[in-house]
Amino acid sequence: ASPCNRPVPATAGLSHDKWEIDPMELMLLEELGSGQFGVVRRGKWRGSIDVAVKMMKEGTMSEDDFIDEAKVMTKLQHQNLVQLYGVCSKHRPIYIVTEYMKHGSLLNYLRRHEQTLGGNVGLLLDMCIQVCKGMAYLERHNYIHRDLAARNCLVGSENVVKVADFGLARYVLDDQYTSSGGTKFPIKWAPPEVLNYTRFSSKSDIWAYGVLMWEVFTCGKMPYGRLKNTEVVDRVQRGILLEKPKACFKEVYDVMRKCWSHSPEDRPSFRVLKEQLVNVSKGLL
Ligand SMILES: CN1CCN(C(=O)c2ccc(Nc3nc(-c4cccc(NC(=O)c5ccc(C(C)(C)C)cc5)c4)cn4ccnc34)cc2)CC1
Repeated sequence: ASPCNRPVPATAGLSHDKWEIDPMELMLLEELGSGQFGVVRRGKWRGSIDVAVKMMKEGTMSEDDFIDEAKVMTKLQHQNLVQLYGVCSKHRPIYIVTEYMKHGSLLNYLRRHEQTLGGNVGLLLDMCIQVCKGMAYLERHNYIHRDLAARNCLVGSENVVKVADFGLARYVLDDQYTSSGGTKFPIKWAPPEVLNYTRFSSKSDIWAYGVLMWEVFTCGKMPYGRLKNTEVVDRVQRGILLEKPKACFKEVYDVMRKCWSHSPEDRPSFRVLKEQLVNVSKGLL
């Protein structure tokens, strides 16, 4: 209580909103990499919490809209989602502070460990199931990812896999990335209704998840190899699908193909998908 024994107001010390992180409490360490959106560094928050700090290059995102959304994002909490701890929005560039995942992106992890992972179908399937659990949580909260791919999932200790950057795509300003005709648009992870009408939904996340499963079972190959975006669009419109990866059981490939049903209604939900994949996984062991 304060000196004169008046009760301390509940908001004492929370001068910022709770999703606002005080940069004085952050210690920035080595660089983890850089995307088109700026540099990402490892850090320590309040002296002991390992964090990743995305320092968003100015002009790359609509910051005020994102800062508004950050309140919602900090409430999305699941063991297979990279936790957003908060933002530093009182300075530029803004910082996006999340939990730290020490093995980096799932895509790089698959490519780096192909020798040991390649033969371990049980582990590959387990990674897919973890991503599916995180996505089922987002689906339950009517939250669409919009850029689900192995590059946007991260790996922690004991082969923990978590979905990152969910919903962030909405705030990117670069229309080479946001419009389906742009050079940076993730064409190879997009279903027909997104290619034609940019109609995102949890069912378009399901299509992307099928491609992510293909990435996992090929240990990080590029979908459709070196085909140009126009050739991929043509194949997807004509219903030509990605081929079965060698390391993949037929039951698992059948699940991928369901995710690539032409009409969104024919694709499973993440909730249903999780049950199916867990059953396949039990069948394999
Ligand atoms: C033994 N190996 C040595 C090499 N290695 C690493 O250097 C390494 C280790 C840990 C890493 N961890 C993280 N790395 C990142 C990271 C690093 C570089 C770039 C990015 N990605 C981005 O900045 C980014 C991604 C997507 C998007 C849109 C909007 C398009 C969806 C926007 C921005 C993330 C974020 N993290 C969030 C939690 N943990 C991490 C990243 C790399 C991995 C381990």
